[in-house]
Amino acid sequence: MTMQDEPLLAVDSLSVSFDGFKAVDDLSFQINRGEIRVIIGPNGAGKTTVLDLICGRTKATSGSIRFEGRELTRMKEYDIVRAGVGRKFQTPSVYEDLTVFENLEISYPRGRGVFEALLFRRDRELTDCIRDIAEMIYLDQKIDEKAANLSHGQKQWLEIGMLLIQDPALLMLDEPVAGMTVNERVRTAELLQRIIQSRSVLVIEHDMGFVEKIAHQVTVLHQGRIISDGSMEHVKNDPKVVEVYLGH
Ligand SMILES: Nc1ncnc2c1ncn2[C@@H]1O[C@H](COP(=O)(O)OP(=O)(O)OP(=O)(O)O)[C@@H](O)[C@H]1O
Repeated sequence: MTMQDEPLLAVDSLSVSFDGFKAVDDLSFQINRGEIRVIIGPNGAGKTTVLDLICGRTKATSGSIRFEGRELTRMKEYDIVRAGVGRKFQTPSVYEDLTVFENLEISYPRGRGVFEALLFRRDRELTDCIRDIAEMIYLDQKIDEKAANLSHGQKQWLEIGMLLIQDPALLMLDEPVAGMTVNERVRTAELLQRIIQSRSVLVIEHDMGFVEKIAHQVTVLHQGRIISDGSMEHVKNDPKVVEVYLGH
């Protein structure tokens, strides 16, 4: 099996306890290249904790997280970012006083190698890269606008752009369409389709219409455990899922 055939991310028997309380309990799932997996589940199910575990913010009690052949549970948060895992939090954290261009520019990971010496070439490449990303996130017309003047949805897109410029193989997004207009949600779904041409995406989302539109695979969490997993069609019709959501 070549590296390309392996799943990009393989979570295996992952658990974490906080003072004896199992927030995530024996979790296993995989994400393939070019795939969008969505985690859904009621409040307190453990969804955010899963992202915290993958990005190294929270240390697992047991289990493993393999990403491109590396074991993330043993790595520091900063090294996990450098390995190619990008994470966007729920509330946009863009720099309000900087322009769209500047926000993207400061998010570019600066190398320390010999290329630093080739500043001119580097700057041109970087400028081209920033313009491409601005176009991708629908902000090419706003590139010199201060982030403070963007709509909430546009700030969310800018933050996705700030992740893209770091060139992650896996993007993790926590409720990316929360607070967005209907039109912005449609465009975000389109943006994700373009992103997965060369990356994979893990999303936490409550908006079922949006999940239906984007998800290849859906994982349903309840009290830290997976109660259903598969296509949206499959989990939607799973009696266990219906029970949890309707509270019978
Ligand atoms: N660092 C922590 N210390 C103690 N308990 C925690 C910690 N992080 C999360 N928890 C608990 O773990 C459980 C799962 O929380 P988590 O935020 O992952 O749920 P969620 O599914 O993301 O919920 P929501 O949809 O409300 O964001 C909750 O009961 C929460 O209180």
